[in-house]
Amino acid sequence: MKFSDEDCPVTISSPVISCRNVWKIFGPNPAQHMADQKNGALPDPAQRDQHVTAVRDVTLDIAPGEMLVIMGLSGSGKSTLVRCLSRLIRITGGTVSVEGRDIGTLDETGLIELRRRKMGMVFQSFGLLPHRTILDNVAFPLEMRGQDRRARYARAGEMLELVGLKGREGYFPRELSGGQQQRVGIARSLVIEPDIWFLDEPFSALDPLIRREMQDEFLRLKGLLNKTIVFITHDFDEALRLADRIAIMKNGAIEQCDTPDRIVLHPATEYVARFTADIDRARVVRAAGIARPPSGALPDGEAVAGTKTVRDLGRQIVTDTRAEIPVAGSDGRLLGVMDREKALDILLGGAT
Ligand SMILES: Nc1ncnc2c1ncn2[C@@H]1O[C@H](COP(=O)(O)OP(=O)(O)OP(=O)(O)O)[C@@H](O)[C@H]1O
Repeated sequence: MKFSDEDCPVTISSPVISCRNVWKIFGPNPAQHMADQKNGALPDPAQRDQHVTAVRDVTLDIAPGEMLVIMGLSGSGKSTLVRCLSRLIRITGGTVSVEGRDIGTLDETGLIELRRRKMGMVFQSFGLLPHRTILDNVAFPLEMRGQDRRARYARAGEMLELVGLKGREGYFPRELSGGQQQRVGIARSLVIEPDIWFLDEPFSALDPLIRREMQDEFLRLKGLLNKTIVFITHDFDEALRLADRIAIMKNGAIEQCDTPDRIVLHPATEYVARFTADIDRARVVRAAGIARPPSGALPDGEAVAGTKTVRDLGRQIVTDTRAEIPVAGSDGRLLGVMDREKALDILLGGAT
């Protein structure tokens, strides 16, 4: 019997963003400081104290349409990495390519084009212009692009409708709640139809209920728009709800970049294991993630959907009498079987 390899990590053949050995060092002599670190030379303490290695030798590919979530403690380099990917800052070493083009070689015009046409950004602070209506705020990037008034208002109106703010076009930012203001920020970043969308803790200033609502809204938009998304968050629940892959950073380096399933089941380092220790694995691990070939004949009876989490399947895992439960992929093909004991362990919070 041939089993599908749906649960294997993706290899990305034509990434939208590709970074190779990217470094970003702040300080008076970053190139020298990078060379010292690469050579294993210990910089003298005075030089070391003057420099911060915010991004350390990061190599990463991001697939078209992928949602990559970046996590890590405060100061681990998440925002700096995103700034390197969008060339908001110049990198100290390595290359960042967008659709195969090294963005380090772009001149000023090329850079402006890249930011105005290809990349959208949303930050934690909404950054709305207080004296402009929200329609004007959303239309602003198109004004910068020189688009005529009628066309830009029409487009901005569509974006406001998309984020559920139709009817509020004439309001000023101060007349909206935090969640609504962030919706305006999202509409403004989408108005230029970016292929790549960077979001740096966009919901962290919102209270938990609104935050949840914004995540739902975001998932809806993600489904509609099919963009490549890089999203920073401190919140594991948020990451698990949104991510195709999660990159965990420590001291500027990526410790592990993997699917949520694999991050919790196969942490690559001690640090990742500790970082993810409090996560309820049953909510993360999907049947496909623990499917393996059957030990003997394929068990009779219905298969469970590989996309369901162990938590979703909780009742069945407890009551099913089969030692191995067949698991099917989204196309109906058999992925393998789920060991019921192992699934029970995950469900009850046992070691995995
Ligand atoms: N312009 C700068 N000049 C000097 N150091 C900087 C600069 N920007 C960032 N850093 C330093 O680089 C390191 C990484 O910062 P960064 O903001 O990327 O971390 P982060 O993971 O996004 O943190 P947070 O979660 O708190 O936003 C930190 O030590 C920070 O102080």
